[in-house]
Amino acid sequence: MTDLTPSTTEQAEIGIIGGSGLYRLDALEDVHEIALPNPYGVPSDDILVGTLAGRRVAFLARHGRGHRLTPSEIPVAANIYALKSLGIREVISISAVGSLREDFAPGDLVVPDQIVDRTRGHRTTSFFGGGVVAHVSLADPYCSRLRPLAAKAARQATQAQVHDAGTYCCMEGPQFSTRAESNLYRSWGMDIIGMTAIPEVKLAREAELCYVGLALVTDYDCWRAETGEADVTAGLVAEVMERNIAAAKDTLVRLIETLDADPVCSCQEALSDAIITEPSVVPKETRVRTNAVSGRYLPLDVADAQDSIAPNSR
Ligand SMILES: CSC[C@H]1O[C@H](OP(=O)(O)O)[C@H](O)[C@@H]1O
Ligand SMILES: Nc1ncnc2[nH]cnc12
Repeated sequence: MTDLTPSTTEQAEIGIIGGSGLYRLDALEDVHEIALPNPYGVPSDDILVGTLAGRRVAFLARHGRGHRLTPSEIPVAANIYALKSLGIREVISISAVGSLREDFAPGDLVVPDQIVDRTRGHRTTSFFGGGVVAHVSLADPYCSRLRPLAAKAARQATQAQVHDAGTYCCMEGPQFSTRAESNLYRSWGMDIIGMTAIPEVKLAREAELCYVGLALVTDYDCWRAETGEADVTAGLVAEVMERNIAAAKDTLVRLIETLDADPVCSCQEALSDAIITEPSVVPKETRVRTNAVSGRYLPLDVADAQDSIAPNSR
């Protein structure tokens, strides 16, 4: 069997996941490109580790460079596992989204605080299973510490409207919504729509990473046709992203400048009371598979674990 254990001496502090329209960061300096296949698969692309605003940053193009992967094909677990293996503790995720409300206009930036999962259940949404069960809290799926910092950085970077909060509706795609679906999501009180934040946000929490989203509004989906607004198309998304990508990059730099070198956050303790399985019954191969994510709770040395690790302790 191929050994998929990630092996690199490269380390980074902050992960950036670039979505539609953001496939590389030219401002990264001293860049190393690393392939990091791991027990959860092969990431969307090689990871670019470099320096940005004085910090070691790992950049990953979510859909791969050239935009090769549909939202359903993105190997999210492999992506998050690879970033975690590099030592990162915070993830900044950039996305294009449609707006489901009048006052979130194309060109605006949203820092979502909530999410509703409308994907179809075919994506890998947990690192656990195979003899270990964990239930992390997702009550606040995005990092409450990073969100205000991101909103502040966005306000400094752009004249555009910045919304501090919003509920992201994550649909499966790759087709855009029907008008009936778009109106249904609006009636449910959702604010923005995209196809990729699930399971990223869930897996980041399981990996004890702080996760913040920077969502760039590119369109009004298809609910506003009566006003003469064009229905969303991939071309429209690409065009609006191109116009706003400089503001997103500037926001990234300003946000990174404000991040602590040694962040303390409850996201980074998310598993401390989540693993319900008695450590002594967790199979060795499961410990090995999940090691980068839960190794601090399920050390590889089973004999030690049996004797000394109480459930839910570190
Ligand atoms: C290119 S239009 C639809 C596409 O754009 C968004 O991707 P991302 O979140 O990676 O910026 C949306 O979720 C769809 O995948
Ligand atoms: N209207 C929309 N629906 C789903 N994903 C999107 N990404 C950008 N605009 C979108």
